[in-house]
Amino acid sequence: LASSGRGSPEGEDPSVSLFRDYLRLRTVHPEPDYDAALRFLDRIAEELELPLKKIEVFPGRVISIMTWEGTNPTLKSILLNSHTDVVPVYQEHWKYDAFSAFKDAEGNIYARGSQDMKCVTIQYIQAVRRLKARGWKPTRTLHLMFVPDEEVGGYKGMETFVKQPEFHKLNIGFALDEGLANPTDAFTVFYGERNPWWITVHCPGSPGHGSRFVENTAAEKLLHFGLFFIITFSLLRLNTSECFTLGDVTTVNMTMVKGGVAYNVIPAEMDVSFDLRIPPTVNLQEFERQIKQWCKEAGEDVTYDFAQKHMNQNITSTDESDPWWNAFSASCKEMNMTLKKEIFPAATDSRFIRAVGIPAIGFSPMNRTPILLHDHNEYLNEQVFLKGISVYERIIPALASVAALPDEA
Ligand SMILES: CSCC[C@H](NC(C)=O)C(=O)O
Ligand SMILES: [Zn+2]
Ligand SMILES: [Zn+2]
Repeated sequence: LASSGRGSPEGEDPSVSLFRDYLRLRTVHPEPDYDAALRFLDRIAEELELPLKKIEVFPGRVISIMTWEGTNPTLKSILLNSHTDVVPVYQEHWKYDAFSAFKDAEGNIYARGSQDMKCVTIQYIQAVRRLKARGWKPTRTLHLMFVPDEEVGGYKGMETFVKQPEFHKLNIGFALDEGLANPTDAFTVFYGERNPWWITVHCPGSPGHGSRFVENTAAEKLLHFGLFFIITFSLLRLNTSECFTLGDVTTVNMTMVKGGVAYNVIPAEMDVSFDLRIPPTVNLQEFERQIKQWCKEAGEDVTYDFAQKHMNQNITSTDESDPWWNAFSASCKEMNMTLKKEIFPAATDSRFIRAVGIPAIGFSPMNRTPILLHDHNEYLNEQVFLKGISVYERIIPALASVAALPDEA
């Protein structure tokens, strides 16, 4: 199983060495070294003898697609998606250099991206390498897609690409993308996501001297709106029963407050921003009407605007009769894996895939692992990582062998 071409530390599985090589690339925001990732992928494509297509969606923002053509390329294809960027680190809070991929005595590999989601990228690659090595051939075409900028909202990546003809030409029938670790023996799979709404409420008000009683101040309006928002959703949260997961409920957090110039000057405007996450079961039009109403009650001149307002609420079928889900879940069952179906609490590129009508499952095969994405000391155990390759080695053939669907006949 030749993999990295750079040699492995003695006794180390070459897949683990390749993973650690990839973790050392500094594809970290705010200035990700995407060229390093592209060079790495070029080398992999050469090793796997698969064509690698590159599409520059924005200057310096390239999507690469490695394609393994199926024996029946007219059938819809399978997308194995992963993003190449990672979020920044507070190095002073890490036990080891976050880009050294240090492996401790237990086999825990510490690095930014070890869970989110460089593990999945390498697991796809190594599963494909093994399948090729044993002479297996896919019926449906497989596309391994590597996208930039997921961590900053996906605008210069997947969001734009799904609207381009090059994406449609891929003729994707089903997609896999990232999920989250699960600390128990089970694996979590995500069939939908909460919609992110990032909203700023602008509160103009009467200015004046800080020593006086002034009516209709900006702060008064800000607090009025903020309290309604927070109390409503805090109370809701208190009333939720244990069986709900984070993906099932709406959350609201006040994340930014702006305004004011001096202690003794009542400001003429204050802005307050919120991060809302809304499950796919909520009526979004009604939700916005409620926001509008609270703004009005806070003051006639209070307005709001959105920095993010995702409206699509498509979810992916996890019905046993669905051929994609059936192939995915049956192969997991064969490996005695327990799956927990959930709505993803945050936002990934899956939302853009589902929004164009393609079913997508968020899945990162990491059980018995604490959820450490975006956290200090993000790590993944090498055994869990290696097990994930075997998992994809079963899932990929199952998906690529889904029989022709009625609309493909
Ligand atoms: C709304 S774009 C930002 C995307 C980001 N994704 C993750 C996984 O953290 C988030 O949910 O905040
Ligand atoms: Zn991610
Ligand atoms: Zn992330």
